[in-house]
Amino acid sequence: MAELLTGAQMRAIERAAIASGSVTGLDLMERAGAAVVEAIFEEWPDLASGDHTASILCGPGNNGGDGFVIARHLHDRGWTVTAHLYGKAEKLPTDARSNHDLWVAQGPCVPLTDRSAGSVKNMPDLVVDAIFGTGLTRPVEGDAEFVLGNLETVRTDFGVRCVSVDVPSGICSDSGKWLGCCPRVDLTVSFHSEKLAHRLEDADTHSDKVVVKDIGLPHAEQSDERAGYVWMVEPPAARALAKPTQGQKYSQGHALILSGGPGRTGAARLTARGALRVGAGLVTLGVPSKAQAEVASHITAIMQVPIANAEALTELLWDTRLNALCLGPGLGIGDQARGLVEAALPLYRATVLDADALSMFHKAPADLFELCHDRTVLTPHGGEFARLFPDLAAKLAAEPTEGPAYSKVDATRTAAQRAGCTVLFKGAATVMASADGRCSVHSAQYERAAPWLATAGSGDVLAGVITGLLARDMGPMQACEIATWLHTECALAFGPALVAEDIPEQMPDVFRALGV
Ligand SMILES: NC(=O)C1=CN([C@@H]2O[C@H](COP(=O)(O)OP(=O)(O)OC[C@H]3O[C@@H](n4cnc5c(N)ncnc54)[C@H](O)[C@@H]3O)[C@@H](O)[C@H]2O)[C@@H](O)CC1
Ligand SMILES: [K+]
Repeated sequence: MAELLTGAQMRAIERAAIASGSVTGLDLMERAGAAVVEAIFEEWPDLASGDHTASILCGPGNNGGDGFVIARHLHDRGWTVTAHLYGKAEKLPTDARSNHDLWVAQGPCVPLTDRSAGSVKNMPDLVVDAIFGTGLTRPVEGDAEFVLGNLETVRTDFGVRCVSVDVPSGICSDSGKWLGCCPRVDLTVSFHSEKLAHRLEDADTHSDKVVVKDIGLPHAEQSDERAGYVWMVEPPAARALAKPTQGQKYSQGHALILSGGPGRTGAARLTARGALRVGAGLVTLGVPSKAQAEVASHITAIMQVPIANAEALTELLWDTRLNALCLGPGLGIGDQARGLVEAALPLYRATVLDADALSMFHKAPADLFELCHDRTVLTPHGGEFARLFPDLAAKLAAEPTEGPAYSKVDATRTAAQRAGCTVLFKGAATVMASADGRCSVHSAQYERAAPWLATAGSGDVLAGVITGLLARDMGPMQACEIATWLHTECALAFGPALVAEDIPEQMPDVFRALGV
């Protein structure tokens, strides 16, 4: 999996490479600037020939330094380029200053003002935002804020192409939160690896596209170097999902999904369908007696057993072939439902808790955390997360006053440590973390945006897909990673007008496309 870095991690990689003597900071800046120009021409081949005009907005740090390199390279291609400096040249860091000096020997550098991107009469073909990158430490103000806030108008009303260097300026590289302003550009060109900002929060509303360019830095291979990295969820390998040719149904596990009472069984049935389609050998619904007729009229391959109360569940779970459980979808939040959760967790099965099984603990989340273990997975959406972790949710919702700001990754990691289990915090960027610090992000953004997934029952299916993979003996983090990817992929394969029932039914096509 590819890593999603923080600004500090990126700086550490750069420092280590410079300290090894293999490269200088100036080399890296030159490669970064050249890589942005390359990406611009790849994105817009019509700009690769002919004479064009550009405004390069350069900030007070090394992001600005990249901007001066870009100015020089475009000028060398025959472009008419003006650099606009936010800050004072004499205060630029050494490498950025060198590139500033090289540029002013070739072309104009004027102070950045509220008119910097161009005037109505004199709009450039391209604006490059090199004001702030990973070094943004406080909200953007003044002329920079004005110019960045106007990029959207410059793009949409005047057709100017806008490119951000590394991160759209004003966006905190570690959290994706906006600090003072909210630019919108066509393209962001980042270096070496994506930064967390390219995936967290509403990243794809700030930049239509993100391209990562190699600048010759090594990717960490040792586990101590990679400790603390966040990983981006990628398509699963076919072999992770294939069934053994000699296998029988019990070799693929038996998932037990607990259902609510009459009139509330639909959610658990969706969950069960997700578990069955992802390949659990057997799936059984545990159903209160009064709801059995209702459930029976809706299921075929899925089985049901009566579960009247917590004692009945404990007794049923003497059967160790029932190796993965899911409680929550449609379960209810009363004492009876809580008794089921309290009976299930001490039996140390792989257990997914979703929906009602999370909300029922909102008055005393610590009671839940005491029962959770390393085979438990909590799958909250934003509201459920706030019920279980109100302090973390408040910190996450607070408007940041400095960078790096508190992120969804920070919140999910702390939640997992506190609960002592795996936490999957849903959203367009779903963040999952285990208590031992492993963390990954699944991104349903940019070309994988799946807005139709925001539909009733979609989360119930996700809980079922995770449960099914747990039944198939995957560890909690792997099950969460693969389930989120499959869930989004099914939605994309189905297309618009998706409803929750369609998600499991799309699984065969998705599996086939993966080569399973
Ligand atoms: N780390 C690396 O490996 C590389 C970094 N490069 C570039 O360098 C960038 C990072 O450079 P820096 O660390 O100098 O950081 P930035 O260029 O993002 O900016 C830091 C400067 O801005 C000031 N600043 C922060 N917030 C401000 C605000 N709201 N208003 C006014 N001033 C503010 C800081 O005091 C500091 O002077 C990267 O994003 C990338 O573009 C590239 O040159 C290539 C390699
Ligand atoms: K930038």
